[in-house]
Amino acid sequence: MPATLIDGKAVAAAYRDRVQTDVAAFTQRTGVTPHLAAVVVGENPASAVYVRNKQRACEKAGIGSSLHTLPATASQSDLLTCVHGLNDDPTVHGILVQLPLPEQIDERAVLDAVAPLKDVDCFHPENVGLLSQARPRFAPCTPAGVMELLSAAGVETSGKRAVVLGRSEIVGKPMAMLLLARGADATVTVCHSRTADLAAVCREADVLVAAIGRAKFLTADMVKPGTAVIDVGINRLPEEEGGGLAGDVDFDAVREVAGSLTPVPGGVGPMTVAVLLRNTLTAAELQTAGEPG
Ligand SMILES: Nc1nc(=O)c2c([nH]1)NC[C@@H]1CN(c3ccc(C(=O)N[C@@H](CCC(=O)O)C(=O)O)cc3)C=[N+]21
Repeated sequence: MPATLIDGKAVAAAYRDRVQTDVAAFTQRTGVTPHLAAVVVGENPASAVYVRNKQRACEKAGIGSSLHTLPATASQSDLLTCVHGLNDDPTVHGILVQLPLPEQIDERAVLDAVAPLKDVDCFHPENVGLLSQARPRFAPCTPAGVMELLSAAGVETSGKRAVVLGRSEIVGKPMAMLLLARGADATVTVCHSRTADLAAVCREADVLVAAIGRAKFLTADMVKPGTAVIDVGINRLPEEEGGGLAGDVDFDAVREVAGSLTPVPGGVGPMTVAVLLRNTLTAAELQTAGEPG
């Protein structure tokens, strides 16, 4: 029996509805409209698409948004000046610096400059530290989205073997933290391109999260029958392969062995945006004086 597909669009829509309700109550109570500022350097067409999706989602949820664009030739200090300005602007609650940044920019230095209370991506070391100590301030958007998809699909993680394929700061590492946390209670293995006998490690998984950034990397022989497979990859295929998007999972083949599977598009991507909205509301709550709740 082929895998059950997990409908990320539907799960994200329901999640965004809850955020919208909570935003309305917050604004009613405080008179404050949560606001997300997106900073984009240069003209990467993929970045433009994501940022537009995020802005549209903000608008629907009752969240204000602004776009701050810098030329591809912007210097480190130009970008830091922009970030500092947003840090100091009390009408801005969340700041997202779209990655990747051009090579003349020190990405880590820029992410470190974002005020921790405005760090809706959860990339600042203070927020990463809080997450690793199981007292998160913000949810890491993509990994938290994955947890929502698992829960919506009724996938049990407690006591199960979870394998995270990929060790990035953005997805792999925080994903492992969430799966390991009390409540999720998985036994977590993080593996990567240098892992010896990678296929055998992946075959141990009851829950397998592919976030390695290579199109169709996870093949059917790497998946134990019945496993829940979450595909975080968003790879643009070359024109000779028809263009379009491919995940990190060889979808057609893995579908025949997995128990459940997320598609690309329509899987993790929409959830990433939905969690970003939740984090923007959380940021506004943290920065607004008065009675909590
Ligand atoms: N500071 C920062 N934070 C990010 O969260 C961040 C980033 N930089 N840089 C780029 C990646 C990528 N990313 C996506 C978000 C939503 C979709 C999304 O909504 N995808 C839809 C549509 C895809 C399409 O058709 O192009 C889907 O998968 O169904 C995709 C990708 C956030 N990122």
